[in-house]
Amino acid sequence: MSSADKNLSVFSTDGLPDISQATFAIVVAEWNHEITEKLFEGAHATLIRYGAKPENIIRANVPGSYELSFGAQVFARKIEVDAVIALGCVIQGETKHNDYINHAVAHGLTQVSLTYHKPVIFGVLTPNSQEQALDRAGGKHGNKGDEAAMTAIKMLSLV
Ligand SMILES: Nc1c(NC[C@H](O)[C@H](O)[C@H](O)CO)[nH]c(=O)[nH]c1=O
Ligand SMILES: CC(=O)[C@@H](O)COP(=O)(O)O
Repeated sequence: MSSADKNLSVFSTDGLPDISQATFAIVVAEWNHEITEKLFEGAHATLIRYGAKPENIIRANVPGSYELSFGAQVFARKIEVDAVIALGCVIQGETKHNDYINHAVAHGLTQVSLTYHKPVIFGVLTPNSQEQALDRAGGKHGNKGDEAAMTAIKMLSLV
């Protein structure tokens, strides 16, 4: 099922854990900031809506999505951080550069999550165009940031 067949901001909220004492780190790529800011707004709003405290949400920026893995590790190694959300948008260009970034960040975030035994959420859009990105950052297909935040919340019920 693709995002075009579902809305990224529509999900079950049954049985969510209490996150009133949880600390979330959100690492945001500055590349395509007009998109990634929308992802951050969606993620932050979702965490607050479902019980996180503003003071328990930490934000850090990195230059691009390729740096999200390192940014995630900076926070995942902190005992006080319960989950990390990585937000980025890698738009396909003329070359294969986007493929290398996407594979690197997907692998890197997984490594950080498994190494530090902590949820590290892949909130990275990999669209073919600016339009597809906007559609998934608060547009007709919802907001990937909402989905990433809800994924982090749900994963805390496993930890
Ligand atoms: N083209 C995009 C990039 N490129 C930059 C890389 O992420 C990285 O910062 C650079 O290669 C130096 O290591 N980043 C995005 O997040 N989105 C893009 O569309
Ligand atoms: C994903 C990217 O780095 C991209 O913006 C680079 O574009 P290009 O492949 O045309 O150099």
